[in-house]
Amino acid sequence: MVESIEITDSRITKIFDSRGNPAIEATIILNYATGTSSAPAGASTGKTEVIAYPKNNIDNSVDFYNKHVRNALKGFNALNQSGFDTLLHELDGTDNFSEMGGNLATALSIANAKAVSNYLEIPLYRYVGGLHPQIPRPMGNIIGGGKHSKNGTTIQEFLVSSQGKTFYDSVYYNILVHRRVGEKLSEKLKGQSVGLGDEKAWTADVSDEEAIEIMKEAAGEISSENKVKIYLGVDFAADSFYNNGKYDYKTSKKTQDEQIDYAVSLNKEHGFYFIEDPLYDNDFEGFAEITKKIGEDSLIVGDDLYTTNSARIQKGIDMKSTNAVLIKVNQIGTLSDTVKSVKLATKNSMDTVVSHRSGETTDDFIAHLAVAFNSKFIKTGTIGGERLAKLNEVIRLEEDLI
Ligand SMILES: O=C(O)[C@@H](CO)OP(=O)(O)O
Ligand SMILES: [Mg+2]
Repeated sequence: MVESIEITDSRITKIFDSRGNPAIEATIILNYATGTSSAPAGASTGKTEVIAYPKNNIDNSVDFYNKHVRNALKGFNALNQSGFDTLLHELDGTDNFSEMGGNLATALSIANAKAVSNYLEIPLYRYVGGLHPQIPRPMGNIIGGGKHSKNGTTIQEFLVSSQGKTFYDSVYYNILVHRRVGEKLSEKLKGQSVGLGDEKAWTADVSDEEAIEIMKEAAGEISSENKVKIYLGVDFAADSFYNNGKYDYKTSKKTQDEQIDYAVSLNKEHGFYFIEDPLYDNDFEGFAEITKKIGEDSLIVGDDLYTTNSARIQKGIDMKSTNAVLIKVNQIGTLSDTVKSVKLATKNSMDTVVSHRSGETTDDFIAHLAVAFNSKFIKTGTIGGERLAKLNEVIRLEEDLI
């Protein structure tokens, strides 16, 4: 049994993410093994997330690393992941990583786990998650707007999840829906351009209702042509259009009651199964009302509501706010904090959905996280290299597990 693996050194590099913004990549160096990871970036960030970069400037994280982190990590036992993550908290000294930057912490924390899994030659999902890995279902973004594009829908994401026989099949059918929706949008908007948003979902000048109809129609066609069940989903990211107590759609405003009715109708009238962030990010009671009404036959998912923060998830458990939690490592800053949140949710019979961010790198760690902790879905787009990096990794893991 190996008891200690000393960190000999580490390094960080500024790279670029899928939006062309600078991102942090960290490498942990052991004797004869290394681990490298890079952190993504949100656009519709939750107010209770840790701070991505001090004063919104990546160079402050680079300076902090050079002054305070690099030497402190030398000689540390990489096998002690929770000690490593505690050390990151101590070096930062705040409760939201505002000195170090949560993205530096995230990249270092995951890089350390990758280095150890490489050293021990244990698959990453087994090293972080134990004995009962399971393949999730892909939840793919088909039409988008909100903060992920300039002229799209008010609702941030219209999603599908195909239930193929294998993960590969499910990804393939999601891609077919994406393709069919692209054709339908071009037909409908003859002469106008149809583009792709940050997550490579289609974005066009259509209303939310038109987007619902087009996606439903396309998913229905692909479903019957291929005899495959396709679930529909939506991420309102409602906090990003909540102003002065109302939900501000382009042509109308909705009160809390009307917004709740709208979310419920997506399930009751249109058969949507997956409903994320239907209300602003502190309305624990409103979420509970929706969960009470449709939680039996749909997944009500908290993202900005919880920000992968175990104290907020506990509040949601106490108030029966949702039956599912979205998980993003860089909302909370370390692997140990993420695992704590996942375990809390799972212990309380909440499903977990591991998610990408709108600004991504090609890091594929979330594939391992989703498999390790039996997440119901992995939400990471439909097409685009940085999205497929994760989906293709799950395809490989599925082959390993068969
Ligand atoms: O709201 C979300 O779920 C995410 C990912 O789709 O968006 P962002 O990374 O911009 O927070
Ligand atoms: Mg979200």
